[in-house]
Amino acid sequence: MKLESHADRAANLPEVVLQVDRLKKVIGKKTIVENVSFTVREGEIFGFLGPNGAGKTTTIRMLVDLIRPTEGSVSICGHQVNRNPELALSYVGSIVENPEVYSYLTGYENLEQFARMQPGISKERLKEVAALVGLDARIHDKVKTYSLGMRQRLGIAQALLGAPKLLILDEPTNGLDPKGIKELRQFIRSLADQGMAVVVSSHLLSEIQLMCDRVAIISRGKVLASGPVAELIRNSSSYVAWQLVPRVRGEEALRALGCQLIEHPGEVLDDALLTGSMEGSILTEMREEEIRELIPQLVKAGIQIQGAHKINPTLEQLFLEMTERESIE
Ligand SMILES: Nc1ncnc2c1ncn2[C@@H]1O[C@H](COP(=O)(O)OP(=O)(O)OP(=O)(O)O)[C@@H](O)[C@H]1O
Repeated sequence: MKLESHADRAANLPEVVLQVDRLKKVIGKKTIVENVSFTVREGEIFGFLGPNGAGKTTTIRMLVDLIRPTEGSVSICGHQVNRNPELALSYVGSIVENPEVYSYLTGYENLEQFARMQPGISKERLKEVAALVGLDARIHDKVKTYSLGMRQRLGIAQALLGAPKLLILDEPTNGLDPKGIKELRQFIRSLADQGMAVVVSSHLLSEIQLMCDRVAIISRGKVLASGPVAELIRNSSSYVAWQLVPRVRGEEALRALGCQLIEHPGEVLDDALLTGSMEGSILTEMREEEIRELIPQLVKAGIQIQGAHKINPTLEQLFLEMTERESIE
């Protein structure tokens, strides 16, 4: 730890808040999670992504000491969870599984109830967190009158009561509509901008792509890839779509060469939304080497190409491709 913090200071990196090192969990004879490592720093939103049953909740339970790892360690602000759980977890606010919210009480009464379990939380702080999650106008209404998004925010308000340095949210977008998801995304970003480290788990990739600075993709208990979203996408080699801009349209020649002409702007191909500028373009999926061979063939067939643009996959496509490849191997 010490060595790393010296190096970090030299590189001027924000402090490491969460360090997960080679976590493994075996239940009975089943290995649920294996060799899971990642680091989350101050001000960073980290996405833990994987399909249902991948091992996200099991990992998160280990982060907050709900279950013990079979191997590996978790440390929060430099304190190991298995050695000093109280101190390590004093830096954490979390929503793991369904947080307890009493719908017959008001939002404020719920916060009071929750604050009783954490010493030293003032009435001022209750008002502060209610305002922070944008519930101040409705905080004295009964929770049963709240929308799902408002309940979610009340859960986050509870998690924020102790002013944590690390916020852990397991599947925070579950059940939210697109507007609620957008609001949550902006809210989480504002927390990170104030220096909080945030871990969110999800099986919904498109939302996470917009929310996270870095992600780890987990499938069947193992991390398949991790890093900044843009970097993962840039380095992906297999799924590559290309947009070629022809001088003339030559439908038949194109069809013969396995290409497709984009007829309508806004056309959707494998979840990649094609923009208006693509109308009349040629769309094809192939590797860079293959594209280099294709262009002379098109020219030979009388179709001059003005430009070739790579269309990056979405995180969702990358993820599907990785997890499918893994299930075949
Ligand atoms: N106590 C347990 N005993 C046996 N198997 C378990 C136990 N807990 C989890 N599992 C199994 O481990 C795997 C991972 O579960 P986990 O809940 O961590 O996945 P997840 O990625 O959070 O998915 P989901 O979003 O569906 O909760 C699943 O196959 C699950 O059935």
